[in-house]
Amino acid sequence: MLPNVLTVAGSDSGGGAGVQADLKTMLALGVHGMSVVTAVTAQNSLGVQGAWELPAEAVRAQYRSVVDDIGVQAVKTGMLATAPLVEAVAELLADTDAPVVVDPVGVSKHGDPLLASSALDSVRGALLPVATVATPNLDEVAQLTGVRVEKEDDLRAAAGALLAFGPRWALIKGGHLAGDAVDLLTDGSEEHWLRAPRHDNRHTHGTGCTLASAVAAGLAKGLTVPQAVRAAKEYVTGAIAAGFRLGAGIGPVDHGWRLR
Ligand SMILES: Nc1ncnc2c1ncn2[C@@H]1O[C@H](COP(=O)(O)OP(=O)(O)O)[C@@H](O)[C@H]1O
Ligand SMILES: Cc1ncc(COP(=O)(O)OP(=O)(O)O)c(N)n1
Repeated sequence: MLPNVLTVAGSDSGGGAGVQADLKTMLALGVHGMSVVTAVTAQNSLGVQGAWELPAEAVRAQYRSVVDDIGVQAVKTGMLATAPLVEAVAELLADTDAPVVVDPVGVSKHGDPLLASSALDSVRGALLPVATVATPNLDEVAQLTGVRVEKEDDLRAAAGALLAFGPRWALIKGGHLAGDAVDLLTDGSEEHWLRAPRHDNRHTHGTGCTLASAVAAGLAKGLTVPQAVRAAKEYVTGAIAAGFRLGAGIGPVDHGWRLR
């Protein structure tokens, strides 16, 4: 039987990030993908033109439908939009035995807000404590911890500050630094540095969602956190290399690159 992986995230109408990216990643990595939609965005290669969150009741109902009947081997969270949704999702996840990958999505690549600033305290106090792995980019970790990363070495301090909020592992994505694409995975005792050549490709929409879903897929298949993160890094690096033009702006990574 295929492992079941659940994404709790927002919809990207352009298909490059959010729930759509998560489900494509899960298909590509051989797990059964399922979704709890938290918000709907009108989004394309030029940015986010509109966003509407769902009521917490609708998020809870979707989650219960999936978990009570089908069951999950791993969960990934993405855009949660507001404090009430962050609180509702954290409360649901506090009861699961499945590993939880939290991508604390804050702002899109175009600078559009995907999380209210009033929700940051709920992310710190309720969501991060239930995370097996938290995967912020540099802007997100700065918002959550106040630690600004300007060079590779600073990733260690950012990870330490994030771990203080309770996730078991921190994966700090250094994708926005210059030079190689270097990420740091640590649980406070082990350190795993993940380095890949930077692909000079502007079509990188959805990198963070893709990486986090790939980690969840690996965990659902029984990999350890370091093994799942290494496999996910390899997958997202290939997807970025194959990212393609779509619309007039930033195109998506290619989730199906291994099939071509
Ligand atoms: N141009 C690039 N070439 C290779 N890897 C990249 C590139 N940009 C980002 N990455 C990698 O993609 C993953 C997602 O990182 P990032 O783009 O920083 O996330 P986000 O989408 O949340 O901003 C990380 O592993 C990062 O190192
Ligand atoms: C609905 C939705 N969720 C998340 C994001 C952010 O996705 P990410 O993978 O971080 O990619 P970029 O937006 O940074 O390209 C999103 N845009 N929409």
